[in-house]
Amino acid sequence: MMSRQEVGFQPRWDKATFVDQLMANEKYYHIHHPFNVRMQDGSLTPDQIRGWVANRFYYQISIPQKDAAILANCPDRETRRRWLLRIQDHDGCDGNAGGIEAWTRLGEAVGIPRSELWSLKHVLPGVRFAVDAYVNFARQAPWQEGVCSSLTELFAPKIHKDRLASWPKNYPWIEAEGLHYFRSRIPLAQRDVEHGLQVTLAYFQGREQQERALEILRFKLNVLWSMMDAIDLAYGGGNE
Ligand SMILES: O=C(O)c1cc(C(=O)O)c2c(n1)C(=O)C(=O)c1cc(C(=O)O)[nH]c1-2
Repeated sequence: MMSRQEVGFQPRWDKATFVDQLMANEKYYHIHHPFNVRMQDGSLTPDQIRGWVANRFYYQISIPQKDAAILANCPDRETRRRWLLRIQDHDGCDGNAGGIEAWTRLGEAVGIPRSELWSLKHVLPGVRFAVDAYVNFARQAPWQEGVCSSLTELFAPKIHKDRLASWPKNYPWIEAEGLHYFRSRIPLAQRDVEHGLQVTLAYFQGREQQERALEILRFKLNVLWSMMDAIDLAYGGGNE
């Protein structure tokens, strides 16, 4: 008789190992993309920064639609209550102008007028494809897989902190007030991943399922990486 090993049986990871496996994907995060590395070390020109801000805006305005798709697929009231906060974080609600507005201020701080940013005229085809793939994934996948795909936020606080630490000295021409978006996201990303991990650990139980979660995370990492590739190609960050 064949042993379990020979038929490909793999034992499920315990929670700590599963989380370690998710965290190990940090090496694919767009923080390591050459364009981001140059943004961080201060070598981008104002036009290159503007190109990134104008294109990332498409991600910002799509996130609430992505979150609404997850909400629409989720039959659990308790989860919906918590998930709704994500939409409000970005769209705003009473007393909170929201993340999309904060990104608009960032746009103004780098020299992109509001109407130009909102026209989406600078959004590149590759960025559109990547972001739309993320929204479509959330529409079509089981809601728990949609939740899992948001787990790139595990790695986001560091990228926001890096920008807050380096932009004022590297890009003094950007008004400091424009960096508010990055500051605002640090506690929100931490809250989001706590919930995202809770759902992921509860849903992806067997080893095959756990491996599926890693695949979903990789898909999302690739969305972010592809956005950077498209931006890098168009704005020439790598060609100097
Ligand atoms: O600036 C970044 O590099 C970055 C990355 C990510 C991410 O890792 O998906 C998000 C954000 N920012 C962000 O600001 C944000 O609100 C956000 C929501 C989500 C998500 O998947 O639901 N990711 C991210």
